[in-house]
Amino acid sequence: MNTKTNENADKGNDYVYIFDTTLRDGEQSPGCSMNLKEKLQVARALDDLRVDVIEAGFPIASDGDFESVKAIGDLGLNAKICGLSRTRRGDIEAVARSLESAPNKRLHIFIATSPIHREHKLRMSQQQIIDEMTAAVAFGKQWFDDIEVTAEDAGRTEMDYLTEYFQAAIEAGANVLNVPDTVGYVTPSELQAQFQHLTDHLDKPDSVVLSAHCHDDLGLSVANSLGAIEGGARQVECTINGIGERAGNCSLEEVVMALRTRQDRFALRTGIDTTRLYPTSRLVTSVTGSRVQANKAIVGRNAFAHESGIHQDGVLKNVETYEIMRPTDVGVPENSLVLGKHSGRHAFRDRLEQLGFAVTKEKLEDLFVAFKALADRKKSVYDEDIEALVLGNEQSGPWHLDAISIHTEVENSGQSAEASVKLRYDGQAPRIFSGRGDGPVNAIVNAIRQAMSVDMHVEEFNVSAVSGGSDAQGRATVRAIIGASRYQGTGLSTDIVEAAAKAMVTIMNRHHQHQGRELDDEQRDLKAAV
Ligand SMILES: CC(=O)SCCNC(=O)CCNC(=O)[C@H](O)C(C)(C)COP(=O)(O)OP(=O)(O)OC[C@H]1O[C@@H](n2cnc3c(N)ncnc32)[C@H](O)[C@@H]1OP(=O)(O)O
Ligand SMILES: CC(C)C(=O)C(=O)O
Ligand SMILES: [Mg+2]
Repeated sequence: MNTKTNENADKGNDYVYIFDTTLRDGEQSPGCSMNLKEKLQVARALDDLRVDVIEAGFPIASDGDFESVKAIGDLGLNAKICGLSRTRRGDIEAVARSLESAPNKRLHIFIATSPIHREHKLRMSQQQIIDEMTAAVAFGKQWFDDIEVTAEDAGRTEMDYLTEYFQAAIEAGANVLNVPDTVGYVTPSELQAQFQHLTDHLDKPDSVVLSAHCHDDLGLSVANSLGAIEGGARQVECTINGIGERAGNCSLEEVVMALRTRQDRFALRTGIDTTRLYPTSRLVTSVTGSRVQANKAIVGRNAFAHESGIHQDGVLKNVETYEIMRPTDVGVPENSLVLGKHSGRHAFRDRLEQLGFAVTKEKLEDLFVAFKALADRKKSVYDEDIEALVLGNEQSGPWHLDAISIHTEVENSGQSAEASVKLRYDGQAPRIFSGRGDGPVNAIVNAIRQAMSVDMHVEEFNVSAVSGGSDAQGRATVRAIIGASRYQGTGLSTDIVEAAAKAMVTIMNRHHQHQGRELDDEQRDLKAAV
């Protein structure tokens, strides 16, 4: 039985709870799947950011999801850990088992309520859906005293029915009522009116919180979340960098900074340490390989850049002429002293701290060695290089890249290349695989194809510079399809061919982990059949 009491009522009506679903809805975005180690890194960063709730996954979805929800629950973070569930008993039991030893937890039950979902997807009547949901809440109560109920596709649900559904949820014992605009259809004033209607018509104690969950199909998710808040929502569901299903979810950094910057309008607060926004955004970019566009609000490269003369003149005279937030408010490092091969541990550690990384003494030593090696290969080491060292360059097995060698020939008839890749599988001796191609990257891909002995289609390959200068590190991003699955891998190096090889090895490891999960599922199905 959960020993923690429901804390929803504790913080007052001017507090907006931040429910982060980067690890669940964010991970549903194509190419954004994360392995266990990456999910743990992100969960810790979200806790440092001081989000109130982390939706860690959908435990019934796969053994991998179950294990990651369990591992995150067992970290003992300050944030409440939440698992998603349909109204089915098996789903609820899976959340209960995965969070059995978590000290601070929530069950999140959803079922769709809109006419199109009722008739075509669920084939259930309005009453059947209410009955399913209330039975699920009653069933979940044996393990959870914090239960969130969602009306999927609430944005397209009849208002009277939605109110009846949530009234039944309150009576069944739910303490958070989540109103998602699942398909990103509504507008800010419509959503404000919807929340105002629920605020006015639901008979609920103050401890029951209304929550908004907005998608970005029309680019309105942040505006809609703010509309919901104006109508009475006191929890917002969002993701770092706005990643999520299709066009994504409401971006955490944008909604939090809108509330903070426009205190004059909202007079509300969150518990977020905004100086952690930028480092957390960089971490999520790094583990998912899904980059934010340069002009993205709050965390984009140009978010605080002033290019035109009149703006620069204004900023020099008074920064508030063109800046409504300071870069330091969101953790963008202020000074950009360039480190190089003559820099020492103090300057390096100081820069790590400015970038928001708290590292142990041992980790600092490892990073310092890597930093010196990088500084030998490139003249100046920029912030982006250091972030890449901390976040992005670890190969998490079982496959490891030991060496590559390339031979390229350019003739009148075109270019041809031959690659040898030395790969090591955990606990085994290294093996060499070769491949030919019409260029070095193509030859590497073919060598790795041979090592994997699977049919792999590379659908996207791109290389970009991590920082400035002709000796900049390159970040290679590869997207590949193997069987029915799509994988994304990134790799970093001052040598772009090596970066490509590292990205391919990441894909090998992701495919390997995915296969492991499928084998677990097959074994589970076999056991169930027996
Ligand atoms: C809006 C959202 O983001 S909802 C969350 C979406 N996320 C995901 O779907 C990712 C994880 N999902 C999965 O791994 C799989 O879909 C699973 C494991 C959950 C289910 O897989 P399967 O058993 O093969 O079912 P499948 O996904 O094909 O179909 C979903 C079934 O759940 C039913 N269903 C959908 N939502 C709900 C619900 N909230 N409560 C009860 N049943 C539901 C559907 O009607 C369908 O039932 P049917 O098989 O009787 O027709
Ligand atoms: C499961 C729910 C909250 C969801 O993600 C949605 O409706 O978009
Ligand atoms: Mg969603």
